[in-house]
Amino acid sequence: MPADAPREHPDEPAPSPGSAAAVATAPRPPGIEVTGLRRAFGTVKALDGADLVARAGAVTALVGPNGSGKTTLLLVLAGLLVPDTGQVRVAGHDPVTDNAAARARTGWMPDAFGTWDSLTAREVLATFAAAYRVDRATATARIDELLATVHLTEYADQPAAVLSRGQKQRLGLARALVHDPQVLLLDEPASGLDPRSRVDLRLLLRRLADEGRTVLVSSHVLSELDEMADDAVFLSRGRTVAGLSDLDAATGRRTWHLRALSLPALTAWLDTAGVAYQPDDAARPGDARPGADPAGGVLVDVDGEAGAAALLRDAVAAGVPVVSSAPAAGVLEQAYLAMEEERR
Ligand SMILES: Nc1ncnc2c1ncn2[C@@H]1O[C@H](COP(=O)(O)OP(=O)(O)OP(=O)(O)O)[C@@H](O)[C@H]1O
Repeated sequence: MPADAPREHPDEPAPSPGSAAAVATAPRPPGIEVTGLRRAFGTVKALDGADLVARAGAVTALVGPNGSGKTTLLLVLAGLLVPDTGQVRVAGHDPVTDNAAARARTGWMPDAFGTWDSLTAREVLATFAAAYRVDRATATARIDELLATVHLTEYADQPAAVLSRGQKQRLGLARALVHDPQVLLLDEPASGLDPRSRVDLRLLLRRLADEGRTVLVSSHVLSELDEMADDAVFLSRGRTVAGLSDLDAATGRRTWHLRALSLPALTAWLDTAGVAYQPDDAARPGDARPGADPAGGVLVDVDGEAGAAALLRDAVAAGVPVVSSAPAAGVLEQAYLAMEEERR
């Protein structure tokens, strides 16, 4: 949050910065608010009445099939594309009418990050810092810090041409953060990243959100979004078709995978208990340990975690040798597939 953010009660003494009281009383900065956004390219309605709210202090996933309008929406939020109609507020500013103020508070990481190949990684970041009018001393310190954060310190003075795709992607992330933005917009940020860098990205986005920033991230890799997102917005054909808030607490009906040492014992009990199930053909574990069941487990629909806990308790009480019970897929993936199913 900027140091000059207004307090709700200016007459109260200001708590010392960084204290628990400061954190508790600090007003939440505005995040992103979009209402009725439309943008056409010729006859193609890329956005056709999209709505979205992304809270400050949270990571929001932007999910949708190819061509559903995610990039178009992010470009509008980044102040790089003018919508036909609709209301947009990014960190409290309209990127159309108040473009400079909105962009000063917004970090943008496109899905494909072009660099000037003859500039070094450090020079690329310095150029963007200067464009955002970050003073030189601040920029120098921040660039060093960001290069370390994205593990590019050893490439700091190498021309960007030598960077691999994943390294360029990480430089793109550093670039998006160079002016210490309040809002971060990331289009497919994990593409091209190796597993370690994906974990680092997830941890970094969590830290940025915990600092009070608004993080909006699009990706096709739903399992990855599941691990990092607090909320989700689903787009289809340029429209918002669903929103999920607080994914960790999502309690809807979900499919769980159950596995026992003896599959016949498990299915016999499920039959007796009147619980519908189907074989989990996708999960044949090939587990060669003695007593392990090479045929995998079953899939059962349960009502949230409470339903899964009750099912496990009853199975164990009935003497079924259950060895694992876990969601068959993440919340986002299941919500997405259910949504697609409905739209068929
Ligand atoms: N500059 C453009 N000119 C013409 N059509 C465009 C342009 N940009 C986007 N579109 C069209 O708008 C629609 C939405 O595209 P957009 O790139 O926003 O989707 P997306 O959800 O980001 O897709 P993907 O997941 O494949 O990246 C698509 O039908 C696309 O062809």
